[in-house]
Amino acid sequence: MELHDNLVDSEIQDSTVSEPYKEEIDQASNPDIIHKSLEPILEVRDVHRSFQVGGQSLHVLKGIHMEVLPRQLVMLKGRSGSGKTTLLNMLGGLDQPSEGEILFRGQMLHTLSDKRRTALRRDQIGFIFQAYALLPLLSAWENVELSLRMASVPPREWKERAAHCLNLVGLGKRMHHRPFELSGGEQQRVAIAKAIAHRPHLLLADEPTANLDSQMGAQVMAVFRNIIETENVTICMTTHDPTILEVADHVYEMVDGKFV
Ligand SMILES: Nc1ncnc2c1ncn2[C@@H]1O[C@H](COP(=O)(O)OP(=O)(O)OP(=O)(O)O)[C@@H](O)[C@H]1O
Repeated sequence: MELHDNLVDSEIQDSTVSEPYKEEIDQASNPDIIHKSLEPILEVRDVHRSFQVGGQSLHVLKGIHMEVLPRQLVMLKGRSGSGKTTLLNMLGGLDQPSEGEILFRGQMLHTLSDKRRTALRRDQIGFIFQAYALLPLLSAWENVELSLRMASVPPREWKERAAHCLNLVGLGKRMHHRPFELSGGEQQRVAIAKAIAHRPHLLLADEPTANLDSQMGAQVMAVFRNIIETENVTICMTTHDPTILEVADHVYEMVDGKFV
């Protein structure tokens, strides 16, 4: 039995597939569309990244190749300083390679204007960080609703979608709690609800379990598995934690800016 089968928190409820994805999933029975859906969501081709530090060039990424397929959970593992966050930032269009190219859903990120890259990031990608990045004076529900307001989501959907996402991460009964009234694991689950609320294709998570004990970390991984199924999302995350690697579809190990 895979680890994630053991991890499901009783609070994490099954959820029906949200309306906009029903059509995509129905279409998936068509063989032509199955073929299409297996095209990578991310392709990384010979990516290098150097930084200028104190007049010297620091070569951090040294020829990265990777491919992420739709609905995969991919992990980047490696020691501190090996370059995981640098790569994750580039996958989300937050930074640009010094050499090489990154394609997101077939589109070369570095050829987009800043404005289009920002719009793509806002509409199609969700981010989760080690520190949960929640607004302390807002309830869980208000935090999620705020992210819907900031994305291009019609106002009539905000209320229901925020509640749906919080149910999905097992916080249906804690929607009106503020962050300080929630445990670290619960706050991270609010951050997940917030990151998926606008229905991104790709979720990028930088050490999402780093501040959590092993049980809470396992709950977060169970939530990730659940949202891949129900929300049709693809997840790429960094980790130091060897106990969660089993949950991944693919693990890339990074040593000194290269995969081994
Ligand atoms: N903007 C920058 N300017 C200069 N150096 C940078 C910059 N960003 C990252 N680095 C350097 O690149 C290297 C890799 O950093 P990165 O944060 O990608 O590592 P990491 O594997 O994510 O580490 P950790 O697990 O500790 O988060 C480090 O030596 C870091 O100091």
